[in-house]
Amino acid sequence: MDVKPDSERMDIGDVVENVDTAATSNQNSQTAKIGDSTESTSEAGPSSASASEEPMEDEGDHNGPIVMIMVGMAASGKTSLTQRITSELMRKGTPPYIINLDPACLDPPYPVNIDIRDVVKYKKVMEVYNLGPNGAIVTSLNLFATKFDEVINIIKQKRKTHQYVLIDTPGQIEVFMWSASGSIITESLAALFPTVMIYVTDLISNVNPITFISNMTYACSMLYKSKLPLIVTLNKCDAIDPTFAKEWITDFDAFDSALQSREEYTSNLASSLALGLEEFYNKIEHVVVSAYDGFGMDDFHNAVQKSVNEYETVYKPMYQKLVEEKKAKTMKKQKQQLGKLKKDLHTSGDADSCFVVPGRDAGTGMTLRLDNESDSSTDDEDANVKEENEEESFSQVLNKEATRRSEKYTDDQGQGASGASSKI
Ligand SMILES: Nc1nc2c(ncn2[C@@H]2O[C@H](COP(=O)(O)OP(=O)(O)OP(=O)(O)O)[C@@H](O)[C@H]2O)c(=O)[nH]1
Repeated sequence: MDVKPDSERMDIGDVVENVDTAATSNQNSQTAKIGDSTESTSEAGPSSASASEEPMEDEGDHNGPIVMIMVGMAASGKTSLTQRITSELMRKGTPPYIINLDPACLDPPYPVNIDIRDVVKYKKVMEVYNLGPNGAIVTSLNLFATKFDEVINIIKQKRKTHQYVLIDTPGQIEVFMWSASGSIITESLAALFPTVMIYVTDLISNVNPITFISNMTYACSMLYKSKLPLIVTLNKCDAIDPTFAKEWITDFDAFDSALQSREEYTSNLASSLALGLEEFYNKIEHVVVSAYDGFGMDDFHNAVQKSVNEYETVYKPMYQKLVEEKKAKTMKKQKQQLGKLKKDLHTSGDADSCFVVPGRDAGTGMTLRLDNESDSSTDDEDANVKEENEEESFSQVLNKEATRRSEKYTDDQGQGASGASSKI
């Protein structure tokens, strides 16, 4: 990303739409420089965002909703599959809660509950930072990630009413998967909810073995990067017989003979890659579907359920351990800082003489005066009320936009969409 010198940086409020009104009480975050927000996200660890601190207080409470994150190369069919899953779930009477994370998309063909476009002005990001389309998507996601703790809180409130959350991501897969904000978003979700990565890939382009092995390489790297269960979803089976792909995933020899018959320059490399990676990708869950006509959706839902079970038994304990480790690290750092501060106080003067009750060690054993106690509890209450108001107004803004979209969606779809609810 193009990082500007301080003087050229702009206020977050200039590009973050609605947050001015949504989070009126959080003046600091609105006026933070873009550098500040990207700095916090570029730390890349879950501990770098407030959203990621959240799970620590919520340990043990890992009930739904099930979160599906749709990722895949451009035009693989993420949006069409999201639409298909939505209509299937609505038919079953369990409409999903939908989040759009693509700031550059045109109107999605499904009712969106939370839309990044309601929060970040993508075109303004391009203009102000002089960025190209991909750079602006990364920056928009970074800006949105700074608000993701509020999204997490909203999802928590939906536990009783929604069994599923669908998240559509930008077509430029690397922008989401390999960006700091992508990590923050997936890790924040995975720490709290059963989360599954849906890797959508297009069967038509996979006919080329080189493209196939590129996709498998990508799927393996995402599995290890996200540390989440992943389903390779071979889409567009209405347009092409999927037998070849099913064979190639499970049988290296079948893939290798298809590769050798093409005599391409990169065949040797692809063959070595496949030999090395086969034992990884042939164990990944895979299903054949058509977003177009709904083929394979039962298999898809079974695979999701299997992945959720896997999350509960394998990934959840791992995430809890990660959260614990991060918590321990933070506490150790705080202890070190406190120790340093105490040392500084002692070397730079007689710290003890500054206390109301002399003889106390600086930084330890301090007793707060009773009149201060009542002040501080009032401050805490004020802060709580302020926080609640902030959350409420953020929700109100998202609600307003969701209602507007819902009306538009209903107008576009007529009676067919009458069951759609895009309220946050
Ligand atoms: N035949 C067929 N075409 C499909 C299917 N799913 C998607 N398409 C087509 O593939 C193209 C891309 O679909 P999208 O759903 O927009 O793909 P996407 O991955 O969301 O695209 P980006 O967000 O731009 O990366 C569109 O022309 C769709 O109509 C399918 O199951 N069968």
